[in-house]
Amino acid sequence: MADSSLDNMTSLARALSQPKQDLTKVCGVMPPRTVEGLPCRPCNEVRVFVINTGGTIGMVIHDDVLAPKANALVQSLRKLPILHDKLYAQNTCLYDYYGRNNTLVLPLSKANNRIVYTILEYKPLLDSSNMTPDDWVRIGKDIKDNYESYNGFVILHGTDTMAYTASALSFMCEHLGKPVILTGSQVPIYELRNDGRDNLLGALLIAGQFVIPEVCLYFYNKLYRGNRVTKVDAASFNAFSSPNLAPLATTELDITINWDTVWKPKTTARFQVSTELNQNVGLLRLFPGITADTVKAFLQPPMEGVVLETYGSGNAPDNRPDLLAELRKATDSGIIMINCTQCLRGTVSASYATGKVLMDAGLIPGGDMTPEAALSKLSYVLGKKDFDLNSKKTMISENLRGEMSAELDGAKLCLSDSRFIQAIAQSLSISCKEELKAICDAVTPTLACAAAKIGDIQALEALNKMGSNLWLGDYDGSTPLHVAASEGHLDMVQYLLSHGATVYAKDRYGDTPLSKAVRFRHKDVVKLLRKTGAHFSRDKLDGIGTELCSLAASGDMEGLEIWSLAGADLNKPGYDGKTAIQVVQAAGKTEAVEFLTQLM
Ligand SMILES: NC(=O)C[C@H](N)C(=O)O
Repeated sequence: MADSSLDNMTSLARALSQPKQDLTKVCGVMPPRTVEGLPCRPCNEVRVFVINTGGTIGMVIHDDVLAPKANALVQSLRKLPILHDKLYAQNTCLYDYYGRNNTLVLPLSKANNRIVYTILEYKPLLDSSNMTPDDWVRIGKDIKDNYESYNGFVILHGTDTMAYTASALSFMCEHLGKPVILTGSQVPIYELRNDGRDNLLGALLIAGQFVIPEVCLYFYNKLYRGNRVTKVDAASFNAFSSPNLAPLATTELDITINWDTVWKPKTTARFQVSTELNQNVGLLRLFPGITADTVKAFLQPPMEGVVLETYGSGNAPDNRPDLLAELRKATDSGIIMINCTQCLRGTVSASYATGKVLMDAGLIPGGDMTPEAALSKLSYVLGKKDFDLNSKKTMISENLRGEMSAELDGAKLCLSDSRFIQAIAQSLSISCKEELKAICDAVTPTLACAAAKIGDIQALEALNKMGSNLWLGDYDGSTPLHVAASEGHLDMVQYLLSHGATVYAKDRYGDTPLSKAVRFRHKDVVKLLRKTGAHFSRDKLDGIGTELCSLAASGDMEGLEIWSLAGADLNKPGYDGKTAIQVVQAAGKTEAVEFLTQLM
């Protein structure tokens, strides 16, 4: 790094170390402004959209068996103080703002946040054994329709097919930037002892407070990547396992997020949901003595994609030419076949002759994918009508959403190996690994922010290569993307977005990279962030009229333009009912009127 960069870093470090007022406390009270007659919401509120699809969590015993009960969950949650703070709802006119029927609010979280959640209940509620890909599509569409209004999503779902739905949604949700968390329970929430309350509470707290841009599954104090799980126990509260990937988070004394494992989107594209799923797919489990006729029958049209569940590290009999011939015929005819192991843990490899024969028969190795993930990946990829067969096969073998472990590309240089970190450690007399990691975690966000401030992409690249997380915030929650957006470093913003930074990060003042780019008026950065899906909250945009009018009154056309690029509707009226354009018309500024008309 050049000397001038280091100088800049020193002054930045000084600036960053100034104490700041804790606004979360200030913001905990209702601000006096009003929007359409209603008070604005306190700024420590975060919103989660809950979709209740059914499952045991909301079941009751009827005719001696458990079945879903409609229109009962919200009423019952309202009576549970850990899942609904009645007093807060009344004091802050929550129902007037969001409607009485389906909105609830959690008590204040440890981090001082209020999670306001709105429940959409499906009709009919389903035992998840009754669910089909049409239900996955419906969930996907509802996430898409509500994406900009909420910080995160929780899907209440039966446990039996939850791993399938989680896997399918992980592929369908393209360029996802917010958490989508499936959860449910083994015992109905209405019973005295149940796991539903804890599971729902944990899922809500994570979905509302952490930008984990993944489809996840939360169960029994653990957050898993959705396409890595499988149901392993029909009777225990600990019903799921993620055999080949450690949990993304654990909720014990604290909520601990394993940020190194969290999947980063690395994209500048907007979130979308792919709803074309191909249902001509299937799972075929090998067993000793399986006949070639059985295999042949299974592979008949209209079959287009098959997950072959094989033995051990992806093995099948290599002394069965009849069977292998059927597999070869199928792959030759354009059926895509994935080789997945029947084992719970481990990966497919070509270390045995009995494994190599399947490669030779045209099967694609499925690595350590679960059969649930492999099946839904096939359904998703085969649904891509514009892709030819080879592109589809390439997609299948790629790691699209962290569903399989990437092969290690050589040992990574670790930040704790860096001389700089070691020098700090030595002067602090630190020797143990945990302490060294704590230093790295404390120092690297600040270094990354300093590099972002001066637009030093090389420095960021060096930090990235050393394994530091470029999406983490400093002590103020300010991420390198916030800094680059404030400074207007477009290349840097582009670099960060393609290396896992999230546009939804909030600093402790609630500012996002987009609000920084608007404040410092960097048009190109605003455009790029918007293209990547960044947006202001509906509340902010609904109440923007007065700010627009005051920009209009002071003739600040650049300010109005930047707000328009950031998604504001220039027709929103201010507190007195006038719009920005009416303000400039009244002042007789014809040029300004023309300028604004073009923007609208
Ligand atoms: N625990 C559960 O939710 C099981 C239930 N049969 C379901 O999957 O809907």
